[in-house]
Amino acid sequence: MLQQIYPSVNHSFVYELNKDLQFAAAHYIPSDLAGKCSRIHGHTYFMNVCIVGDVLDDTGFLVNFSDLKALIHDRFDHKLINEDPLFNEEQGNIFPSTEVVARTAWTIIQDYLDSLPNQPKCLQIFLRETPTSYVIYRPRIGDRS
Ligand SMILES: Nc1nc2c(c(=O)[nH]1)N=C([C@H](O)[C@H](O)COP(=O)(O)OP(=O)(O)OP(=O)(O)O)CN2
Ligand SMILES: [Zn+2]
Repeated sequence: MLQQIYPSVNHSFVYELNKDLQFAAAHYIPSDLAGKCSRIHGHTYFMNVCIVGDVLDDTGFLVNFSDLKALIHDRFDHKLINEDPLFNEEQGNIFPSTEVVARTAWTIIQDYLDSLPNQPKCLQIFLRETPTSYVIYRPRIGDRS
């Protein structure tokens, strides 16, 4: 699944960086409506992070690939995603569905990018949960300036 070509995003930035990540994690959707997914089960998640910008840093990086891996892989690999404080059991909008994990990954990454002087932007998170299921999260223009 790594080295797959992902749906591209139109933009006019000079640089586009893509980082593939994978992590093994367990989750459950705490709702009777989720059927079998309401029980704890595991996936090997595959994620592609798409980042753009016009300015490189002093090392010639838009953002260090290894920093992206640290933000996502180190946080979720071999974890029960539901136990992460960014998710909870009260609101469906923050249950760890593929959609919400993708959106949350975008928030984690964009918060980090906002701290960098060259101000890169994360345009898209592609998150595959199973061989037959994936989600793309693309923030609306203006979600973060
Ligand atoms: N919109 C969503 N639907 C479902 C999600 C989700 O995150 N968003 N999650 C699940 C389950 O957690 C499950 O991990 C994935 O379900 P599914 O794709 O149905 O998995 P299968 O292996 O059974 O799929 P097959 O195509 O039959 O192999 C469910 N729904
Ligand atoms: Zn699942």
